[in-house]
Amino acid sequence: MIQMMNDATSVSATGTVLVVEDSRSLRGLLSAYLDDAHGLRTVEAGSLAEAEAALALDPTRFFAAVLDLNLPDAPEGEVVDLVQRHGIPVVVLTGSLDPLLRETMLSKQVVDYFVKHKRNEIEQVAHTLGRLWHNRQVKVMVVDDSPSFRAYLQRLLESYRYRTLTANNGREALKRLAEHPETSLVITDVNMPEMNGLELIEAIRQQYRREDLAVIGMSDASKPGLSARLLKAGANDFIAKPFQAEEFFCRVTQNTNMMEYVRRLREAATRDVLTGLANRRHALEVCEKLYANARRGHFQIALGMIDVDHFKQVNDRFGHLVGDDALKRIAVALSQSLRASDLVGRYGGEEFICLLVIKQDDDAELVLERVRAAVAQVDFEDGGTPIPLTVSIGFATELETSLLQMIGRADGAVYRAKAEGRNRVVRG
Ligand SMILES: Nc1nc2c(ncn2[C@@H]2O[C@H](COP(=O)(O)OP(=O)(O)OP(=O)(O)O)[C@@H](O)[C@H]2O)c(=O)[nH]1
Repeated sequence: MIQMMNDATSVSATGTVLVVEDSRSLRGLLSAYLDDAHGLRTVEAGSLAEAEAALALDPTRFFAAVLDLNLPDAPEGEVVDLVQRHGIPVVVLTGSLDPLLRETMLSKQVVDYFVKHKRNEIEQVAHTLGRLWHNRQVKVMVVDDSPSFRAYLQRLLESYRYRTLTANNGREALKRLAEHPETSLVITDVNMPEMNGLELIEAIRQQYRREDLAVIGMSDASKPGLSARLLKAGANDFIAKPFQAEEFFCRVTQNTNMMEYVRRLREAATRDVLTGLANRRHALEVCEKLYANARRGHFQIALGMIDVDHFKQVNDRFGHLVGDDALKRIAVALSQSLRASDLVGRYGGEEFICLLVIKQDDDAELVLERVRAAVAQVDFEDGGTPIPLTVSIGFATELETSLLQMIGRADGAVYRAKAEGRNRVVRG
């Protein structure tokens, strides 16, 4: 049996955190930090009674809560039970945490606990909440043939706001992965019918790289060699059963964080910082691939170079920041007027490149004319002064002998478009 749980509808969509803390200054500090660092909103309460009132109003707006264990009207951490009754994940921020209290909090499955007046506790609480908020987009698959253990892990993951998928053996897991390629992490048992965990990990590594899909294998503490076999099969990490929820989350978090860092690095390597479009290097890489396919006769392509008209004047009259905003607006117009299968990137400065996959030669001019018109219609102004934005576009559909030659031909057509009066599309 395979289930999909915890979809976006069951989680608060507003990014609001309930902060229950009797020190007004600490509450304020935490709220300000959450807003600044993660764009999260807060509702503050100074006592159990105030927390009850905030929850009575609408508990579904809270995706998490930060709770002080020692409140004037609830000195024994009673607020944790109150908030957890509403299914809201809890982060504890307490004055002191002795071993007994720590055990109690862990048995209640709080997300994490922090002690006040240690170094950076506000930062750490905010970081944990930011991560919880982010987890709503992270899909984790649990593969285990025991329904009860599967359900237990699923509950644990949901308390951290992860989205979860389950499968009861390796074969089902592969099928579900194909249906949900956005999955970031697979946590798999070893002994399962049909396809065991080691076979599953090996099969996963034939299709997905470690940095695209992380795998944690659940080994057995009584079988010391198993962890090494899991890692050799291609697991990113392992956890030995039986394990504590705290260790489980440390491993899950480390692995999902690693995936996130890789995603950000990739993003930084391929995106233009200002416009968010493909940067020059990435655009050229994609163009080379499409060009090679066009050479093999798989489809026809058109290459367009798009140069903003009189852009120096925009900068000179209104300043570089306004110029930057204009480039961003143009980038939006370009991507909105092209199809997702087309490529558009920033070639440099005020010049953009696009590569269209077309059915017939005539289509290229029509599409690029639409692109030109979309930019000319951008409603852009500074302090009430309208700033007209237009582009000159040159394009080529002949494959020439290389992509660079095609770019050269399109570039030549841009110069002609400029010479002929700008704001026009010219074939190279
Ligand atoms: N604000 C801003 N300006 C940029 C950026 N990149 C390039 N520019 C400016 O774009 C301007 C390009 O000017 P020119 O090459 O003279 O071309 P133009 O003024 O657009 O004139 P035509 O192309 O002939 O229509 C220069 O002033 C560059 O400084 C950027 O990232 N931000």
